[in-house]
Amino acid sequence: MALVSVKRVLISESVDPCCKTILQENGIEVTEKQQMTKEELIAEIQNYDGLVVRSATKVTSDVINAGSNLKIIGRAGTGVDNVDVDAATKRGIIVMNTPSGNTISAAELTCALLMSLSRHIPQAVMSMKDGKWDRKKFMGAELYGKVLGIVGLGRIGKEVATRMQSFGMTTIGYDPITPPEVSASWGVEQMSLEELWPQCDYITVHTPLMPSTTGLLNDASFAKCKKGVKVVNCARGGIIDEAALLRALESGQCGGAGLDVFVEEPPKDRVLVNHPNVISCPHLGASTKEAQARCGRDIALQIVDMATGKALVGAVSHSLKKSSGFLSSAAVVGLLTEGPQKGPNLVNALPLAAETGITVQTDHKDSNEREVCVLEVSVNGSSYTAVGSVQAGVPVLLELNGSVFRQPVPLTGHLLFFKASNSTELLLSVTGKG
Ligand SMILES: O=C(O)[C@H](O)COP(=O)(O)O
Repeated sequence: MALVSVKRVLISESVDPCCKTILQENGIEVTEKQQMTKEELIAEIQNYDGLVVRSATKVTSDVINAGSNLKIIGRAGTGVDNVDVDAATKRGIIVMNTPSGNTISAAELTCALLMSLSRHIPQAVMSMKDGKWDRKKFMGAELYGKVLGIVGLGRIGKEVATRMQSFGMTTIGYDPITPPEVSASWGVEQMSLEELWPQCDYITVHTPLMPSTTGLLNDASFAKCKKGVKVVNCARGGIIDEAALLRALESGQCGGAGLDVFVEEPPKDRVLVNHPNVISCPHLGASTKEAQARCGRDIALQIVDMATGKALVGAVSHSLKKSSGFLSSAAVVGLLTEGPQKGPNLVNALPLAAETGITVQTDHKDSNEREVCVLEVSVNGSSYTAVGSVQAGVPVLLELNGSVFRQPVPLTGHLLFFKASNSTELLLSVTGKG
């Protein structure tokens, strides 16, 4: 069964052609329009069920609210900070991304900037093109034996670490989620930021941009660093405070910066870009043929899988994330479908449930070497518990409110449950296929 019907998709940025091909092969009509103004997008968006973007299209609440038919926003890439995910979630629109497609490309660009910073390669290239042969000015330093601090030890941070270790760098890091023993297994010792700052010769950031990471490197943290520390940002503009970076560059506290991203893109204020110790790129982290092919293919396949009810992969919509999959949301959709709430679906189910006082808890357990799922729903002060599993590809019910079925009950067709007053056993009647 289709989760949502997707018939027309707008691709508003330069996404690999395989995205369009895959969508079309699956019966979806595709329109490609690049560099639309916000007004043009608002005027057009009502004609589409789906929108595919990269980072340049700002999918604000105005755009989302104008998309009266919009059901899915697909981000061919990782960062969804250009999409108002809360506004989309409230309107029941699924937001999904392709989080792994550009990992290697972003990591490789980070390494290239680290190497360029250590040997002043871009500056030397410019000087050569200027007709010069300046062998003194571009004296560098080896990466070998230096300390690289990696803030954010997710997919990209890990790939940067293992590559730079091959240059003989010591890699230390910080991440609030990745367990220290996990990062230790790929050679990164974790520590607090307070301990990390003073040890680093180079710092690279690989976090999303959110309140806790905005201005992570600021005047106070630069002051705790070694004099001449070099920094790289291939993640999001603003993680390194741009004004603080400029001050640190001017005082010599920061010896150089490699920037692929900016708070404003393209940056109108070119003071950082023009600084002699800054090397910069126009947000090229994911701009490789390979990364674009992966992201284009992944987002198209994810949209098709969602539209055909096969799978929901890469959803970042807030309610889906919190529900650890479909289960809580699906249960609430079932409960609310007959109620007064308008259009409950997998995306808006949990906010709607919260409004009506329904609470849902899920748990996964291994029982008799079989994975089971426990669902507890509380409505108007009464609690209901169901334990289910999937056997040979068929979802089955094992227990209801503490009573165990003699046989697993396949969850197909219409089922009527009743309980004899003097029995603890649940009885089941199958009343035809639904
Ligand atoms: O978040 C991302 O995936 C990267 O920053 C790349 O963005 P882009 O798809 O706009 O190049």
